[in-house]
Amino acid sequence: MRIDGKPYRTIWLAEDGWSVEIIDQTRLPHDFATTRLTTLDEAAHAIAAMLVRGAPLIGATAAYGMALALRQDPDGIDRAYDTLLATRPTAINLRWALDRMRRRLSSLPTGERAEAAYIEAAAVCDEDVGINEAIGSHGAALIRRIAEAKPGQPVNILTHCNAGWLATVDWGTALAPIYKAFEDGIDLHVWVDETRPRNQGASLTAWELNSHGVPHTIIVDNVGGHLMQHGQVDLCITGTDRTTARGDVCNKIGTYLKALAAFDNGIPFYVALPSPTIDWTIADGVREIPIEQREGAEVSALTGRTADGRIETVTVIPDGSPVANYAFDVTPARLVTGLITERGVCAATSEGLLGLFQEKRAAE
Ligand SMILES: CSC[C@@H](O)[C@@H](O)C(=O)COP(=O)(O)O
Repeated sequence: MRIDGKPYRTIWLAEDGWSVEIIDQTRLPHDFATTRLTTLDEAAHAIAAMLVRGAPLIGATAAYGMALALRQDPDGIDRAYDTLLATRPTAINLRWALDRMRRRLSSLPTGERAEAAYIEAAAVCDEDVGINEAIGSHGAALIRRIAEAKPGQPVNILTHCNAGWLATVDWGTALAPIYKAFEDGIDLHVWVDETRPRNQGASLTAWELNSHGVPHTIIVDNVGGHLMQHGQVDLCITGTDRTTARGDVCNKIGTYLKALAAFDNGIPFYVALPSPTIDWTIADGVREIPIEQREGAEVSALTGRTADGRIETVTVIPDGSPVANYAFDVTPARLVTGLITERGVCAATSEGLLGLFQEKRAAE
């Protein structure tokens, strides 16, 4: 992704060769600011406080967090593993990245661990970029087919939360097909769900699409069904934080309701799925995926920029009203038209996933 003409990933090794730079996503869309991670605790804080977020980027940050930890204490694999794993419960990429790092590092002599950890973390990042670009190509082919069926009119795509460049190391998952199709000259337009309570759609997806020049419109979370009933959505594409072995998909809260509305209106509902986001150990997403509950202040307050440029937070609920803040929900596989993976599009079924990733399942 290019910001002000300069190519950026969302996480990279700093010029000193050991600290790690990230974009502080809590400051977007108002400021594009980077910040430096130098310790395990800083990496854990960046994930928990959502300076970085999105399943693939959480995994990549955890991998670098392990490298930062081992630089300080080469015997600290288990402490780093436990500290990082405790940051967020739902995105399986976190555990996937930590398991991969621990497998690679624990048999090495302590003196070799830190260097090997940096190499492995860089490999996690590079692989993420390749996976997402491939998802982009497979998904763009779907968009192209729809475009051919409605010449002279834009393809209207609805997306939820931010499964874009900012949620990954580069490209995004749900937004990768959109970027690829846009670069191929396909006429398209994106409906961006605002995605309360943290507004990742309004703040992050809209910022990304805007920076890239992709036509889009921000809508509040409950508009999607109405648009679908009136023929204004051709397809939905969302991301996923964990997909079960039978194709149930867990993503940002509200995704399930969009999938239900799409099903009722006969609109294709695709989920962009990098293979590290598959949890082969579980089948029933509703019963088995832990759903993160975050602090009530995310619901009770809104933060924004005032006309004179100050960032302010205001309360929008009555004093004393209790709040519940479920951050994710599960969309059952039967509501998912297809999974767009780095190896192609498959059915959201165990057969579909095994058809593409048999050997990965066997290796888990
Ligand atoms: C490619 S990212 C897929 C998901 O991680 C994304 O859709 C999402 O729900 C992110 O949630 P967040 O709470 O912002 O980390």
